[in-house]
Amino acid sequence: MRTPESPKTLYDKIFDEHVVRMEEDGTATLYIDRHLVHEVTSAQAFEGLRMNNRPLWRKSSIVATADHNTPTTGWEAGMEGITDPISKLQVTTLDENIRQNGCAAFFPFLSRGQGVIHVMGPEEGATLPGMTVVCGDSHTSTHGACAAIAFGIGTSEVEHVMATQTLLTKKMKNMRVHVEGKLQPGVFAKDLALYIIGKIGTAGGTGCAIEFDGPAIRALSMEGRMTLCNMAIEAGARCGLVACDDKTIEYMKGRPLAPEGELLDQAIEYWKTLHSDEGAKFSIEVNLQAEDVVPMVTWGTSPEMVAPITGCTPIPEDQKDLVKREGWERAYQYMDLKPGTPMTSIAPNNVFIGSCTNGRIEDIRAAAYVVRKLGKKVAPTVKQALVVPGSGLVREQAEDEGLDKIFIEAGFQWRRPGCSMCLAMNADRLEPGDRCASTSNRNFEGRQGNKSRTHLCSPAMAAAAAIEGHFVDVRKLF
Ligand SMILES: CC(C)[C@H](C(=O)O)[C@@H](O)C(=O)O
Ligand code: SF4
Repeated sequence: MRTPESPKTLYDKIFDEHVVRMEEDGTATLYIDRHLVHEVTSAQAFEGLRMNNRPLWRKSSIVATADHNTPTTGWEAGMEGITDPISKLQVTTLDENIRQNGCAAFFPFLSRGQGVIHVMGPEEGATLPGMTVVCGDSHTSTHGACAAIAFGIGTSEVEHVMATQTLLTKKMKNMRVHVEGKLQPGVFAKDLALYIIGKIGTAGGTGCAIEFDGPAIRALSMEGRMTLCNMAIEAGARCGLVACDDKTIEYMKGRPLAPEGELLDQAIEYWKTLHSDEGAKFSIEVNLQAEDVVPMVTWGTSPEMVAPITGCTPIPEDQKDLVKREGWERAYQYMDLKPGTPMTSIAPNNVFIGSCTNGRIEDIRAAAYVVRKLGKKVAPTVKQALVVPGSGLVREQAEDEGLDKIFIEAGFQWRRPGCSMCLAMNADRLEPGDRCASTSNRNFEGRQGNKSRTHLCSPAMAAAAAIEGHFVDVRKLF
């Protein structure tokens, strides 16, 4: 006789639907619906298939683009515009591998739809609610905003998925971050993400899938939810999730890879079940109030080294955990900052608006709004201020809205899509000693270039820092 099923979390629901086989020790053979591929972590996997004479198990699961190594200027020069030979090899190798093996959709370097894989994926409807989504990239967590299980995998796992369409994995623990209330004007999903990491630490979500819920999450746009899930990985989790609601369903409709007609109706019936059941058990629960969140900026070399714009950098002596205190001291040295410094007095000489965290249309709009509102040019102390749309389609949309002009007139550089200055893997990088207001997600030593210093923040905050030459409380602008 069937016993009634106990309430399930969203993560458990999707996971259980995809188990092909479960071992006694809890190792699952998990079916993978969508495999996102970029040029950095796929070459070896394709090579492995070739050596073993194995075809792709299901080429229609693959959606690919080149993003990390592609330049954001000089596209007129074509492939020759990639000056670094290793970068160029990675990009041309991806082209060749996709040509030989096939896929559902490919957005190569120089094509209209190219973009950072985690911006382009949802935009194309490659990620749909209820899917299992993997990519050889840690920020695959982003796609959990679409009520999907999405996580990053290593290169050998990339090959395993290509060859078998499955992955050997164990279930993660369930964690819930519940946010009551409403974010104040001028406070964004990025601030909430940094606030959460500030609270729980970069190891707070270790071994977990974090579901974000509550009124403040429901109120976020799909873009905002993606920003939040993107940074779940910086909180130690492997994936972030948000339940499906009307916004999710509306977002999916009409996307190139989304179902249509009767299939869409059937899909929507299923998508509506993609939420945690009443009474579902979570191993860890965190409860927060959205009104407590103010604009946040990191001061150190880890996303948890973060402070509210209304505050100062912390005093190491107040840190009781000696390992953490040592980390702070080292960070102060690297960042060339002193304890007790008001956050508003930190003066970046570079600004980067973009990445898979904050390179979506809403982010570009928020930054443009700030630039227009302040009505001034980029501060003379700022060497360069880059605006890098997350995808070709975001760039087109922004241009249709005239946002590129606002930036260009104010002295920003309006670039082509790509990972750009998020990491020092292409031509966009900082010089030693540079200090950057960056809308990306990682701020460890050297992330944006040798001896570079990164301050993570929202697009509105980065835009304001570009104009004023230092961080400001952007709430007064909204
Ligand atoms: C290059 C890639 C493997 C890497 C990742 O996995 O996240 C990159 O995207 C990053 O953000 O550091
Ligand atoms: S934008 Fe940055 S974080 Fe995102 S995939 Fe590219 S390098 Fe990684």
